[in-house]
Amino acid sequence: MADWRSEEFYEARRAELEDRVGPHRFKHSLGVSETAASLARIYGADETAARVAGLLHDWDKGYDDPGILARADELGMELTDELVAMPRVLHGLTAAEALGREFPELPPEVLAAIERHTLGDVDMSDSDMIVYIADALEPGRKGKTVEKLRKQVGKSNLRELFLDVYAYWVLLIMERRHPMYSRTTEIWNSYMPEQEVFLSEANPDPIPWGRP
Ligand SMILES: Nc1ncnc2c1ncn2[C@@H]1O[C@H](COP(=O)(O)OP(=O)(O)O)[C@@H](O)[C@H]1O
Repeated sequence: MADWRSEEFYEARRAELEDRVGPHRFKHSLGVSETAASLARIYGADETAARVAGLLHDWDKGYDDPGILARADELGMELTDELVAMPRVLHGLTAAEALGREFPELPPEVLAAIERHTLGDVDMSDSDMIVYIADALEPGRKGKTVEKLRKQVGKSNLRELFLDVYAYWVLLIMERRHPMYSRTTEIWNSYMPEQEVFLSEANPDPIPWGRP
């Protein structure tokens, strides 16, 4: 089995990726790989795991909607009806499954970061957050918010930066009038500290927003 940390492994997967996705997506993947490695250096995480997961995160992005559903089916993945109706969010899930089978030397840390790069999850590890952030902030991504978020790298802690990027994506989905994955609220709430506003003592007025 090839050492997944070796340059040889990276170069071989890089060449395969170039055949799997278009030139734009390939460049994006290299950008995510470099950005993830740099974030890992800054935040003291595993740089090689971040670099490899960044390279491979869009491994299955070359499939169209029917193609990605067929891919999930071939892999024997059971999808909820909700996910079947959202084929654009599936490529990370199928990639993690397929890569884990094809390259059993890849550690769970790398596969989880690939799996979670689109929808996020509760209890994201440092590597998961790093790849999620790198996907949004790699040099090919443009826009005022992206520039603002880039300036926070190294200033905000990793969790705050992740939440800023997550919030940015959620807003974009709403602005674009795309459907929202139903677990998004659960995932967001799992990172929220207990909020004072919900914990304050009982309001003497049982209808706190005022009577008509
Ligand atoms: N919580 C969510 N609910 C629904 N769609 C989402 C959610 N998060 C991300 N998406 C969508 O999933 C698609 C793929 O995301 P991703 O792989 O991160 O993007 P990209 O293809 O730009 O790298 C995008 O269209 C994005 O808007």
